[in-house]
Amino acid sequence: MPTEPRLAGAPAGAPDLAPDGVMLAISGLVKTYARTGTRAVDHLDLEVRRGEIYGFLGPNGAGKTTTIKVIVGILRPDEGSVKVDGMPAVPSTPEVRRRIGFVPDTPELWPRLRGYEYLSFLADVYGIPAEERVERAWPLVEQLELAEAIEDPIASYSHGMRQKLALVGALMVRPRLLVLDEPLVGLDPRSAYVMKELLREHTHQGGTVFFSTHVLDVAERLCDRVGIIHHGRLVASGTLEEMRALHARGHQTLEEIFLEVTQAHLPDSAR
Ligand SMILES: Nc1ncnc2c1ncn2[C@@H]1O[C@H](COP(=O)(O)OP(=O)(O)OP(=O)(O)O)[C@@H](O)[C@H]1O
Repeated sequence: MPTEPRLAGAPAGAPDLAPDGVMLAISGLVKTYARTGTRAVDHLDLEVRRGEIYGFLGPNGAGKTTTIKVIVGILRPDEGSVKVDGMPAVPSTPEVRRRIGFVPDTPELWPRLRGYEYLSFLADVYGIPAEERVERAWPLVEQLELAEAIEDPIASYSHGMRQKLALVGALMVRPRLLVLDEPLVGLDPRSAYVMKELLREHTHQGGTVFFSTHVLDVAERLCDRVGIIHHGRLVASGTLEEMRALHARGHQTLEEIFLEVTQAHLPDSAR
């Protein structure tokens, strides 16, 4: 029997810092790229509760990746606050980063490392005990059909294989908050199915999932709640039922609501 909690994104026995059940809280977030003057995120407010799968939707250039990069500590915002598990995530500290697992849209894994070497390196960084590493990683490697390639250099991996290896790494550390940027792009249908199952399983184990996607029917089927970002602002958020009640005028699908909400926020001249 395992003696430690299933989620080890914080030291064993560490209390939850967010007793209100909010795992991710973003408030008044602003990010402008100085070089171009583009305001990518414009006073964004958003909350994700523990145990939820939250889908972060929006058209191209809406600000999804920028928001995600702030959450995981890659970018510093100009204004606003981000809390993960009740802990300030800006500036990013090792303590908060331990709670977050991240799968970027194009994982830049070290190409000269072999798949298992990458996982070993991550296990070293996160202090996963040697005797637990195989037990944690191997079932994920098998489910995502990476077993045959695990001894090959990452340079030989396809985009989808890199994404899957990044997911194994992120899940292996058992983060409290798993953040994924467009996780389904480039995956074959079977891998996409397994990935969705793993995300669901992660929430059953007490974790929380926040992911961006363009695939609206996946968001519709998988997410407990979704938020739609447009021009850097959250223009709609809630369960599908709530979105239907608030935004739909006879619309039924998330796609129709998405089009309605984002169209409503286009400048008049562009409609
Ligand atoms: N490094 C950067 N320098 C300048 N502008 C940027 C940079 N990265 C993104 N932007 C701009 O910021 C805005 C938001 O981009 P972001 O990548 O966050 O959107 P997104 O919703 O993830 O888009 P997509 O769905 O196309 O990936 C866009 O106008 C984009 O052109």
